[in-house]
Amino acid sequence: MAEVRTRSPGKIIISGEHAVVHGSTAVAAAVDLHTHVSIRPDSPRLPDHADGSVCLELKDMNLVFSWALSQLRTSLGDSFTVSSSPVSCTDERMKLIAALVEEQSIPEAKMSLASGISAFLHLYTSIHGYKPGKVVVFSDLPLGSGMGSSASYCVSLSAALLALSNAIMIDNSQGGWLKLCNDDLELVNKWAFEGEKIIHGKPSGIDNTVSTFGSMIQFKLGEVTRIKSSSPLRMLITNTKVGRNTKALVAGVSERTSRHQDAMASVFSAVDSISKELSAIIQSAVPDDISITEREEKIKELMEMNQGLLQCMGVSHASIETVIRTTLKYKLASKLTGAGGGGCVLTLLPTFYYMIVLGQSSKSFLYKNFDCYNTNLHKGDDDAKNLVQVFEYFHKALSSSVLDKVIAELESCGFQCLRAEVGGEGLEICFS
Ligand SMILES: Nc1ncnc2c1ncn2[C@@H]1O[C@H](COP(=O)(O)OP(=O)(O)O)[C@@H](O)[C@H]1O
Ligand SMILES: C[C@@](O)(CCOP(=O)(O)O)CC(=O)O
Ligand SMILES: [Mg+2]
Repeated sequence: MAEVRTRSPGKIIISGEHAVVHGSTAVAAAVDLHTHVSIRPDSPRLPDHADGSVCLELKDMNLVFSWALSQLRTSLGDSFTVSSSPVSCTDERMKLIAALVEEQSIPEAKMSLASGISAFLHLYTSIHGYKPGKVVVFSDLPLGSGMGSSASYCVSLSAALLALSNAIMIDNSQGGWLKLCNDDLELVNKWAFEGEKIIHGKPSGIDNTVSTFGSMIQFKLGEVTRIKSSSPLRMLITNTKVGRNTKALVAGVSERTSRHQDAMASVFSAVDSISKELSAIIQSAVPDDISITEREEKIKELMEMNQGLLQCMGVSHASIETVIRTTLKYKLASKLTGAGGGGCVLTLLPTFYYMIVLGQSSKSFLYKNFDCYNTNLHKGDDDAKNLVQVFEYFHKALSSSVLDKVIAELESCGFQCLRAEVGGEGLEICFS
């Protein structure tokens, strides 16, 4: 095979980040923004790398790193593992890898990439051994923003390396983007978790799991339940562009936990209840429009409660609070997603926005909503004229588009709004 290509999605955590590291339930979903990896088995023979080399190109950053195979073998030792049994990077090996990364003189402003490059070296040499290869990585995801770029990077890398080493076999007769069987996905997921450990320190495993398997999941201590939303969940994602590091934030929550064990145990237990309730509501049947509104009101409230508890954990940030205040002016609820400390914020977009935009008017639906949104129209007025008035009220409100206004206001603060489809495919692979 000339080249293996992989792509795997980022994610949003709808509830339970951080607490999930401490054993609480969390709910997460894949988003249609991916990390792409391509691997070619050969790399150019550079003059000082006579026996071949391993080359890593980070396309978005315009950076290329390479290591002579002889140097890798000398530094890391001759033996490497069988790729079908994932291994953790020991402290001793981590030090050796860190020295190999240090030699590459990463620009000061991009030092946060060091952990990702270390994860690469661990995965490459453990899965593929000391064979030459050229790896190219690029991503649709903002890095270090809470959307799981680290996990999708590890998933795409692990899958491409396992395929190159024939540790996973895929029927390529169909061509195009292919899915893996469940056993192979499990293997990829375990390797990706080993990479994620190097980047996050103490990951829960939720990010690599949702990136590998896609869809929407409920996750607790490695136990995964796939969940299906009974009606579409729409979220606006706002990137505050405030940089932060997941490893440091996760460590900060652990330190707070050791200082206030009982209080934090209660916080984690409350998050567990919120995630379980959220998961049940997301899956519950919605027989009519009113039920959709009620369901969204509950989701909204649970997201607000989760945000309050994330504040208790010390992972909110002034920029996150600004997004929350701004969206609240439009009666929209927001919470941070991922590790917090900046990064991305989720805002639930109620279905009625879309119904109005689509021009669908259901009497009961409108009555329910004008009550929620405080118009001066009355619930008892059910003649056609009033109904048209109600509909026009919303139409006017939305034709100047509430959503556009929220986005404009958020962007005027220097934030960037992303719209992403939630709950899609996981890892895919392609051969050429
Ligand atoms: N496309 C990529 N190229 C290189 N490194 C990456 C890439 N994606 C993620 N990483 C690594 O993951 C780190 C970001 O992970 P993290 O702090 O967990 O944030 P998040 O997972 O929310 O994006 C980066 O600093 C880098 O080390
Ligand atoms: C904070 C945490 O719950 C999610 C981190 O996500 P991200 O790396 O910020 O995208 C950590 C974890 O679950 O491993
Ligand atoms: Mg991460």
